[in-house]
Amino acid sequence: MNFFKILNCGFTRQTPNPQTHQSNSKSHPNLIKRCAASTHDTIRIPLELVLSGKSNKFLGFTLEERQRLGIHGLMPACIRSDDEQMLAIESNFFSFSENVARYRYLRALRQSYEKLYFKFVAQNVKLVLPIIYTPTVGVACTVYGMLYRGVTGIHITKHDRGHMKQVLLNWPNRSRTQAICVTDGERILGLGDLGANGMGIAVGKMELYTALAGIPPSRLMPVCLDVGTNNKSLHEDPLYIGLRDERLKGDEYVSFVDEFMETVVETFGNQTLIHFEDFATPNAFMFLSRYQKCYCHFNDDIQGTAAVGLGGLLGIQRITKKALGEHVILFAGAGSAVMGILYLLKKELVSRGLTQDEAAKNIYIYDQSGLLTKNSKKIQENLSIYAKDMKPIKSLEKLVDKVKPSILIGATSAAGLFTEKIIRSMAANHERPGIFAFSNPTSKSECTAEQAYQFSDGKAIFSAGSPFPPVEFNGKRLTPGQANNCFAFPGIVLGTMTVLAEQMPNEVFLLAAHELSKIPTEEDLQGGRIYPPVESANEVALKIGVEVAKYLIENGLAKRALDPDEVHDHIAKNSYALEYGSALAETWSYPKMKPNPSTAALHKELQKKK
Ligand SMILES: NC(=O)C1=CN([C@@H]2O[C@H](COP(=O)(O)OP(=O)(O)OC[C@H]3O[C@@H](n4cnc5c(N)ncnc54)[C@H](O)[C@@H]3O)[C@@H](O)[C@H]2O)C=CC1
Ligand SMILES: CC(=O)C(=O)O
Ligand SMILES: [Mg+2]
Repeated sequence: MNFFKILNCGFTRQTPNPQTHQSNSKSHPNLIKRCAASTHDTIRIPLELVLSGKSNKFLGFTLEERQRLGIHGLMPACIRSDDEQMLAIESNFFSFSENVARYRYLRALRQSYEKLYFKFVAQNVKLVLPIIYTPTVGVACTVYGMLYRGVTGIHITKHDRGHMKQVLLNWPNRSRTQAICVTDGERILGLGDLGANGMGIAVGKMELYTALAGIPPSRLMPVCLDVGTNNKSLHEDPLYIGLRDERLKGDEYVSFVDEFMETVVETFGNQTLIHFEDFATPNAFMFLSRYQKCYCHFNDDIQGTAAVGLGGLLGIQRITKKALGEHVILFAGAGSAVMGILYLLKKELVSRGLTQDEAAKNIYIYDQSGLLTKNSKKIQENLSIYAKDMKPIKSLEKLVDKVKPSILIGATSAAGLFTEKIIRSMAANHERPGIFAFSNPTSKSECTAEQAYQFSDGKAIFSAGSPFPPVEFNGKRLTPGQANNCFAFPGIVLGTMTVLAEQMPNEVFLLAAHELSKIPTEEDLQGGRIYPPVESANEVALKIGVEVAKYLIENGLAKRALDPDEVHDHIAKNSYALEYGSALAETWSYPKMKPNPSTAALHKELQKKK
């Protein structure tokens, strides 16, 4: 590393006049006296480092820092406290009425003032999550090329085969990288194939690692594998940021992802956590089983969602006082989310002593071709146990009338699938019907909170993947829960990274589901809410993180020698600091840049052509 020395170059700075220098800081007059009394050494740090997004304190630089770092005069006299900085950000945030404009403002904020950004997010989770996460991030991904403002993660294209390592090493935080969130952009929320625009999701997920689980952003690398897109409108969009080719498929695609995985561990080590996000369902399952036990990886749409789904079901059990195995559960959609929940639910029921068949008996699956029956075409192997010996039923309304589910779970991206008739029928048959509309963003939700409460006469225990505001019904305030994997993955990742595990067994997702289900208070449950309020998502992450870390230690899967009793303190000690330290104590370093062979090769080609 190249360290810059503090140079005493004998250069005496002009000291500002304490009478005229404006400041809000109480200690400021003393500081000016101190400054005036001494001859300053100037720390010769390149301006672009001092004012880079990682280090820039905005108007929070003290007078001494401004003078010694050679930035005095580059900003006005005011020295803002942290609270004043937050006020400025909040005022700017509210000055934009459109959510996408707020998203764009927050992107700029992160790039220019990273620590202020994370402090603002962590202090305003309820306000900011719907912007940097679902639903707004989904909308932003559809116009990501227009919003693009520069480096947010690593883009690896199909042309980078053979030298992915050099591409990964171009990441400024390469020496600290410990976790990667990777997408190929094929199933971005319920919005379909968004190609390289999917980077917005990888960035958003990793920002929650920091804001909710305190994992330093310097350890995180969002990655987009640009293998093309089959979305024709992106090929024609002049602002699209990715390759305008059809997607790689078959062996070529699989070996591309294989090379990526091998390169990651070769570059950053075996314990690098790799989070798969928003891959198309068949690929998501294929990679999950292909890399089982080879890498420390998980698929959030399958496993993270499973933890949150089961956590919610356990919450319904707490409200209804009826064992999960006695509920009739109807799943709509048989994709990553539903199959993940099914897997974990069965694991839970079998652990309670039910046989596999008993566990499957009260579970019904409905997809685009109707109810899954023994006569359905092409039944997936892992779903065959749920196929019913019944006549085909094509309509969801008729199916609900017939099987009378006490719990209905949708992850279909089919907006409005849960009709008035369906919700009324559930409420007619059950005192507290459970309704989950997992699909994201809000525009894809199977029903709204208002519909769920209104059509069920306020009886529904309603949760949705995207946030819905509380609803007033018959003088009662009904608050929906947010059934989103953001209540699982930050904690699971935190626990895994804390102990440097090299594997993420299914048990940690089961454990997370149980931890999550214990968190809602009796009051939350009385109000029909089975998930904690989103503003306590950081407490949830910590609780899950501690339990996951302990589990991994106790089961011999931890590489870090840590006693289970030390986990909590270790996490607290290593958590990302939301407060600035002294800029004078910073370890300033230049990133060492290696030429990227793909760029070098490209230049050579261009030279040849000339
Ligand atoms: N809340 C959360 O934490 C999560 C939410 N999701 C959301 O769930 C949705 C689905 O995600 P995946 O399971 O990965 O997608 P997927 O596309 O693999 O699965 C969707 C399934 O729904 C079926 N489907 C579509 N329209 C239908 C209809 N009208 N009736 C019945 N079935 C229908 C499809 O055939 C498919 O099997 C997306 O909107 C996604 O954003 C996904 C993961 C986590
Ligand atoms: C929340 C999430 O991961 C999804 O909708 O895909
Ligand atoms: Mg997802």
